[in-house]
Amino acid sequence: MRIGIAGSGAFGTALAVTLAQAGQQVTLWARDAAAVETMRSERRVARLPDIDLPEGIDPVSELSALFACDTILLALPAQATRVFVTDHAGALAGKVLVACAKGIDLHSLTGQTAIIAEAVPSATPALLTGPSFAADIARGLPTALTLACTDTGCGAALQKALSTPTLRLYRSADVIGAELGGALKNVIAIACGACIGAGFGDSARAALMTRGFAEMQRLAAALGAAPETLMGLSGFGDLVLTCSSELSRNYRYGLALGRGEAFDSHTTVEGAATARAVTDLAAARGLDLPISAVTARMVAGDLTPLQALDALINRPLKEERE
Ligand SMILES: NC(=O)c1ccc[n+]([C@@H]2O[C@H](COP(=O)([O-])OP(=O)(O)OC[C@H]3O[C@@H](n4cnc5c(N)ncnc54)[C@H](O)[C@@H]3O)[C@@H](O)[C@H]2O)c1
Ligand SMILES: O=P(O)(O)OC[C@H](O)CO
Repeated sequence: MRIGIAGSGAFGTALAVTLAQAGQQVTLWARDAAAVETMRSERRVARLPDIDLPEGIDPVSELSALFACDTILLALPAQATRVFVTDHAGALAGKVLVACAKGIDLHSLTGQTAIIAEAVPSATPALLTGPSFAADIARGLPTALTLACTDTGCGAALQKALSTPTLRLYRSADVIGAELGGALKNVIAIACGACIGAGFGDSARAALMTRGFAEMQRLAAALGAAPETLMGLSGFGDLVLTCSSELSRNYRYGLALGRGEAFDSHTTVEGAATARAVTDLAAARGLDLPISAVTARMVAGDLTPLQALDALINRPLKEERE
């Protein structure tokens, strides 16, 4: 298996580091030729400034070098994946394409593997997702993720090839469930950040995580996910991590919303676009997802955190299981 990674941001680089440390040769592609020159000369990347790039990583800006690989990990922001795979559909034909982004595409309202399947029908789509901060993976801290693929033979081969002494992969055939867990938890993490930033407290955050998880399960079931997948690393596991750590960009963005502070617009915050996508998906299916809905409105600037709290807490009383 010849492994290439598209995107030398925090996550793509972290995966390249752990794979190279485990003895794999990895082609790490970035679109910015000047940044690649720096990576080659200094063996560092901007997004993980404290990490040395092992020799096994070959940073490239030529797409031909990336497309020489048979297995390509797509570590671009979720909203960039569709254009990338569509623009390069010919070169990607027949390859194993592992989506690493956590988000629902706003254009198609589908997950990352459906985008790949539509743009490159001859490719084998797979997904790598679950609770992990790039810096933890790159530093060699123990991490467990989900590798999802409907082609079970390919899933098993990927699980073996992409596991390292510090990165343990669990296999799943439920790609839809795994990708929805990773995408939807980002929306709830923004809500939790806003809750803490606005000073509503840890009890309110626990309520948001729990009721937010119920929303994730409701939407995932409506879209064909297996319920148990949401209980695993890609759902519950990633929800816990992202809603409780200031290392999460989604959570920090929520904190800024809650405090009424500005947030760096160049930071990747996947939950912002996915909150809009969730609102559209829920409306089309008649689903009630109140936390996701108020989060989308906070992100759009239509609600303050106090107004969002008011809208949630004054809803008609109901049974917990509903
Ligand atoms: N950082 C983490 O801890 C982490 C962990 C797990 C999953 N992820 C997921 O990985 C995905 C990428 O996140 P990240 O942390 O690497 O983000 P990042 O912002 O650090 O890096 C994104 C990279 O993609 C490049 N890029 C953006 N648009 C592009 C385009 N149109 N074409 C080519 N390159 C483009 C950027 O230049 C940047 O190098 C996200 O969906 C995120 O949820 C991140
Ligand atoms: O920094 P975030 O919020 O994108 O979270 C990173 C990972 O998704 C956590 O698993």
